[in-house]
Amino acid sequence: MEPNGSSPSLTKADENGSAPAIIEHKAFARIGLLGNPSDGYYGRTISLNIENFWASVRLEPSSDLLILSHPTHDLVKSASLSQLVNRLENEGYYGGVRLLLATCKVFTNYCKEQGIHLHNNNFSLSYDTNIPRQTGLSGSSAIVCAAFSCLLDFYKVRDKIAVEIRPQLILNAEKDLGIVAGLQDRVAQVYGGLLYMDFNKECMDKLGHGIYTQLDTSLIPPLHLIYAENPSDSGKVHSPVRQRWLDGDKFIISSMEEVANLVLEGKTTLLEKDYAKLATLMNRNFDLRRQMFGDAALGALNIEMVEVARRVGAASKFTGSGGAVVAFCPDGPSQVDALTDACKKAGFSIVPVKVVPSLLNEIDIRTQSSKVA
Ligand SMILES: Nc1ncnc2c1ncn2[C@@H]1O[C@H](COP(=O)(O)OP(=O)(O)O)[C@@H](O)[C@H]1O
Ligand SMILES: O=C(O)[C@H]1O[C@H](OP(=O)(O)O)[C@H](O)[C@@H](O)[C@@H]1O
Ligand SMILES: [Mg+2]
Repeated sequence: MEPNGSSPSLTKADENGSAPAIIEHKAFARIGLLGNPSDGYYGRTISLNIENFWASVRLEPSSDLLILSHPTHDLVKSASLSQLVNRLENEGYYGGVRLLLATCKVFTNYCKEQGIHLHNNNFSLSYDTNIPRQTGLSGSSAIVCAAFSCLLDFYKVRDKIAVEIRPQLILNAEKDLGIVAGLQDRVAQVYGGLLYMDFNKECMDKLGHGIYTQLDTSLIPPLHLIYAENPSDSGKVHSPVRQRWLDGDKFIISSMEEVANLVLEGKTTLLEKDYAKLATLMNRNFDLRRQMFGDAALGALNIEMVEVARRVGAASKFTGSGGAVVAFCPDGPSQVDALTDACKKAGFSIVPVKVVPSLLNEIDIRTQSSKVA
């Protein structure tokens, strides 16, 4: 798969050139630059979508309704029994099929509730992805988001489901599977670009969504993504902290608030291009996560990725729940070289971050209840 610039969709006409026959959508990996994981706790984040990795979903009209498994990501095909067991031990039992199933369910039920008519034609749905699996780059929601977009176009209802509602529906698909997560991934993947997100309780309760503001992507300094093949289930990492928060644990509640407050400062910092301050905020963000989740839950290898960057003076934090790290080198190119060397020695992959521009098309923009959102 090759990225097709800012447009994540590819719609092929049928033989007589009329109705679209095949619909394909991409959704890109996301980096939580500041504030995550407070998105799941009425907090705030600044997040971006990156071109480096993406998932794609393909919808083809078909007489039966088919949800197709992926030959490698769904573990239906392995080189040997020992390879199968090894992958089950590292990645768990599940692949993307359950995400496609849940997307169909949530989409259909929402349309029913809202009185949105869906025609009776069938389709087959298949997916592919190059997002490093379960590494906190939103690989799961990328599959859901791309599938959701295919359904919007197949049923021609893109104009009927507001952009700001879509991230919650995409999250509901994962919630239906028991995956504990917040909204930031889905917001970034629906909107594209660089986003400031405010999930304050009042707004969430009243509107059912947060306030999402697209920021100029040129405000982002050069960033690097560090990752390793070390899959972990984000839902499992999140569950104990979520439970403590629900139980009223004062430390978790105040730390989550502090993480969310970093974003207020972070927004000003970005707008003023005060990148030295940005570095401090990124580091503080990870330190707070470490205190809340504990080293055992975060994993030694994931912590080492953060430490490798810090040893050369770079700022670093998790992009998501663990497995990948976003690093910023305030001292410029020589520090980037030192970081690249250090990552190579430690066996970690490192790539410069390429930001995806806004993904909203004309129809999407018209669905927004407020142009500011
Ligand atoms: N690359 C992938 N291919 C297939 N399914 C995936 C992939 N990544 C995630 N999933 C599915 O999503 C679930 C949740 O994954 P998660 O830990 O949230 O990954 P990520 O950090 O990439 O979002 C997994 O248990 C699996 O069912
Ligand atoms: O912990 C985080 O920062 C994020 O974890 C999940 O993302 P993932 O890419 O699956 O690790 C979760 O979905 C996000 O809402 C959290 O902010
Ligand atoms: Mg996920």
